[in-house]
Amino acid sequence: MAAPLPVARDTADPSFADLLAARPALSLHAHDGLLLEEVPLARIAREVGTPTWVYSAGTLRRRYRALRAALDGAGLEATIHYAAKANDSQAVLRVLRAEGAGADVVSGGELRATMAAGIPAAATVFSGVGKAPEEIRLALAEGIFQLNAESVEEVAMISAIAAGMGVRAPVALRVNPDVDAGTHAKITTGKAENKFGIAYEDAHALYAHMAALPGIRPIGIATHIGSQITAGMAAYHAAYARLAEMVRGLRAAGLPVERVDCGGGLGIPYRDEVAPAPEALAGTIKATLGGLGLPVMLEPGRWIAGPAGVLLASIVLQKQGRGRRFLVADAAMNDLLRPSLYEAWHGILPLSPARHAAPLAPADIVGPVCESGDTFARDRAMPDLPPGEFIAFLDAGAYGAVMSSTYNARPLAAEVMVDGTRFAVVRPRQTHQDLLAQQRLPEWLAP
Ligand SMILES: Cc1ncc(COP(=O)(O)O)c(C=O)c1O
Ligand SMILES: N[C@@H](CCCC[NH3+])C(=O)O
Repeated sequence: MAAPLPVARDTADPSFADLLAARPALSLHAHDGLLLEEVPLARIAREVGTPTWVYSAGTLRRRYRALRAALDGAGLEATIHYAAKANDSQAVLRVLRAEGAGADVVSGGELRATMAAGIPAAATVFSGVGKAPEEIRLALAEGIFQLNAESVEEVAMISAIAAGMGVRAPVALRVNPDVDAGTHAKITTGKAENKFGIAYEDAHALYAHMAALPGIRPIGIATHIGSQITAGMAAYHAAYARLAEMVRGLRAAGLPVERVDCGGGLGIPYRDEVAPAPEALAGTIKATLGGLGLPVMLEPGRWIAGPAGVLLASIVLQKQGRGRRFLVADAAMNDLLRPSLYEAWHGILPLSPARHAAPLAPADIVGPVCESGDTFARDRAMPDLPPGEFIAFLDAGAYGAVMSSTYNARPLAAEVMVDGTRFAVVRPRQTHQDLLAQQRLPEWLAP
């Protein structure tokens, strides 16, 4: 494979070769083009159409096992509760279930999805700042492993519901440690100004209060300081050190603490970020919470699922504007929202090997939706890509399909799972008829 030609770039983006080298499940084949595991992505694009999400079972397994090995290697007694919000596809959940994953859910819908995939409620933690009474009831009826409560009001609600059901709810208190995880403002959660968790200063008193309530069995404390954390371990260290101090205080007051939930948030390199390895996280947990002799929990989402997915798209047309070249794809912000919502950077690779060796020039890669924000990348070094050419958006396995909408009456894209040499459509593309069929009209709006 010839290296892409050097071009004057407005940014120091990684080259196609760099992007490929950092993603072990992807490779470029001289004849078949870009492969995910052993399946040519162009074959999927041709047979299933575009836009289509494609997930790699092998990557999900490899990453789950790497995390498991890091925790075991640090000598931690730890359970992994995959954050289903990152990707709640039944296919993804089943691959992870087969690896032994528990779940972290934030809604009744996610709880039903993880249970349908075979992850028992008894291995599931239910987080979230506004669990509805029927969601709390569902979780308790199914025998949830842990409810993470976030406020005095919620604690009262859970206690009343549980007492009414004649049970004691296993509740961990989500503490807001007021640390800055250095992530995008829209996805940081552990600062005092964020809506999440109970203020550190108030947590001890609330925990003591929980122990006195009829419907609550206090089982521990939890935190989650943000998502896509790449700025090293300092924020994690500060947060977990505060949790450890709190556990000591609770124990000194004679209150029972069974476990500590360390949350998720471990970042991945989308562009050229240096993301901490799971060993670093395991080491930080060991250094801060290890001395307590308690089991710990982890709620990773992105780290497991992000690198396991790509979004396939076709070029609709190349449009030469005044001084700007636009590559208009058939995927849009309704499919992959992250660039529009967080100015997130995703690698974009042509599937054709010839395009990897072609001259590059800056282009804006956009979708067809009627919003200027429907822009995936600006001034990206891209080859000439005529209509019908396929591209892949990288690292789209987490917070991709789950954040899709049908804005502009665009049906939800198909989902495909690849495993070695085989692949299967695990969610067919929605049709225009599907969109219409979901609507109901009263008689007085009949034609
Ligand atoms: C409580 C909780 N746990 C886990 C996660 C998963 O985060 P991530 O995908 O960054 O690992 C989130 C999302 O930020 C969360 O809010
Ligand atoms: N959806 C966000 C992350 C939010 C994490 C959930 N609390 C993203 O795409 O990066």
